[in-house]
Amino acid sequence: MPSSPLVGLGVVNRPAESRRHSRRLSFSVSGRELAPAISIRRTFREFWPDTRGLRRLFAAGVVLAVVAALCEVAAIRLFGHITDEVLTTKELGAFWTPAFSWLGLAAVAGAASFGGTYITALGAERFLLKLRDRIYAHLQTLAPEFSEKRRLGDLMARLTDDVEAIEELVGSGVVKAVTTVASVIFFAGAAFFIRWDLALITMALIPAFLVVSKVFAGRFRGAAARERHSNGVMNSVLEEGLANQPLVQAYNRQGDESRRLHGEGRNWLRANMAQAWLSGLYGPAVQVIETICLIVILGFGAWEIAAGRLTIGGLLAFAAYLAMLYPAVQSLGELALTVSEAAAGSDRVIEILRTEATVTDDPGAVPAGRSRGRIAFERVSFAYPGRARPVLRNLSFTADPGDVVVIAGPSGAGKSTVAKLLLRFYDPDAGRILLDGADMRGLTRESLRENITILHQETLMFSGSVRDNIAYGRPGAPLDEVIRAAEAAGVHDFVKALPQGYDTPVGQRGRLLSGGQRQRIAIARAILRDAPVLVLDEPMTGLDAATAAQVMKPLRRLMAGRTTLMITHDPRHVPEGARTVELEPVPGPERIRLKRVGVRGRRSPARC
Ligand SMILES: Nc1ncnc2c1ncn2[C@@H]1O[C@H](COP(=O)(O)OP(=O)(O)OP(=O)(O)O)[C@@H](O)[C@H]1O
Repeated sequence: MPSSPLVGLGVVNRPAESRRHSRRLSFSVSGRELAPAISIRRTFREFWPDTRGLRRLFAAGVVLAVVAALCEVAAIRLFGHITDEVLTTKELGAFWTPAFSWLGLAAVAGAASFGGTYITALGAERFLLKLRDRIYAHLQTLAPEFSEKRRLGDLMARLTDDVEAIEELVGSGVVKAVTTVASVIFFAGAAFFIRWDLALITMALIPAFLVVSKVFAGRFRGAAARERHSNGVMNSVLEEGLANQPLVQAYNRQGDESRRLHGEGRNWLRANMAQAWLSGLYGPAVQVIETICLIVILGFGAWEIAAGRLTIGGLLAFAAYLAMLYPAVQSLGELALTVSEAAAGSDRVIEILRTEATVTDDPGAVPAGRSRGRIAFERVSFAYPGRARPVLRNLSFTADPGDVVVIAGPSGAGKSTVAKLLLRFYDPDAGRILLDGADMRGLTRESLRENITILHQETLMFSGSVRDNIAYGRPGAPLDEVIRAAEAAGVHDFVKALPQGYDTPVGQRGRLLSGGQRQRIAIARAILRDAPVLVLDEPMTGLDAATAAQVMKPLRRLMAGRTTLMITHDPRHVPEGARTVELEPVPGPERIRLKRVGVRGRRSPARC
């Protein structure tokens, strides 16, 4: 409350403002992607239940902010009293009681302000934690394709920026709205109490504040959307440039990338300057109106004082109440911006929450327990949701423990789709998939996946240590078991030689390791997991012949005694004695078919 002659309390304003500021600087979504505003009611209906358990904190925040505002009202009254009873009369003896009372009020207001800020922030942060957890947990129930089809930055913005925008409406936003309305009532009431007629005149200027707020809010929203868009683009350029650094340097495109970043940086600068221009203009515009108000009050007040109908203290207190009232009215105007941001954010978050998992556990689903690992596909047909053309039609084969079944075929034939069906990211449209003779649809997905280990084409790693990445196969596994798995995967000697051994960080997505090392760590992870069914989705992709041979050795150890489905179109990696199911896509709708269904004995043309 900058123009107040006293210190404004603004209990709940500061944390929300600082968070909004930091959000502006964070990885954000483009303005073009902002969803159309939805009703506040829908936002509250969806997210108000998440405030359960936190409402007491928010209520305490409101009470403390109201106490602080009341103290301020009383302090201004004392200020007027001191002016009239001490300064005007020069009666110094009358100074001490109101002075100490003022000090007491300041202490109570300070404590209430601190408590209110802290408690509201606590409620707000817990709400954020809870909501983010809920959305993330829901995301984890969706098939990986949901995330893969979207821009990572966009999903991250939903989990961070949009969740914060929702909190600023449903959590601390409610506290702010209630306390701002209470402040308006208190300060306006106190002004009316001193001189209702003078108050009525100055209240007539309140619409001017609202008009200015509205005019600026519209422009500010446009500038903020441009800034968010620009920020998103700049972050994408940075992300791409850094992720593709080897390509950039190898092709000598550093200068181009720097220029691209500079160009986007300039756009961001312009968008920020537009915001700064508006913010800079808004303050003086409001100040002009405030000054007009004060001059009107002072002029009218001087006249009233001269006529003996108002004291100097009364006039100053009146002016101080108005100086507190106008910013509170402005805050009410700003709430409209919070609401529209939250509505857009909530629309984007609700879109995630409304997306249903393609596969869920049946009510009667039972745990699979540890299976032997016998897999059977029985006349399985499948088309991806929304696609007319089936990827698989009438696919049948069986695989027993110790078998290696190669799923072969050209690119796009549906090899990886077989693995996705096995892990139940999708269910077949027709036919059944059996695990030890039990239809997988009757098993819980968690227990089913416990029985299957998949090694992906691209080795997926987290940015922790080597040990963390191996133990991901069985959380909590002791170090000696991790080491045994690493030995079996042929990676122990290499890990031992690393600067921090098993505690050596592997870098972002394991980038500090070679492809072969990453793949062998993934094999160690699979060994530790010890699941009876193994799916190898082209695990040799990108490895040269020598490295592939190195990886193949531990892989064979891993395959021993397990049911292995090996997805590959490279015959060199097919082990001897493997059976092959060959898939072949036939272009055109509904015309895909299986060229050879079933199994056939074959010898690998190359030794692996
Ligand atoms: N999530 C999806 N939604 C829609 N169609 C998909 C999806 N995933 C894959 N497809 C399509 O299904 C077909 C089979 O894809 P799949 O990945 O199973 O082939 P693949 O044989 O493993 O290919 P590659 O050898 O190139 O990895 C392809 O035409 C592909 O475009």
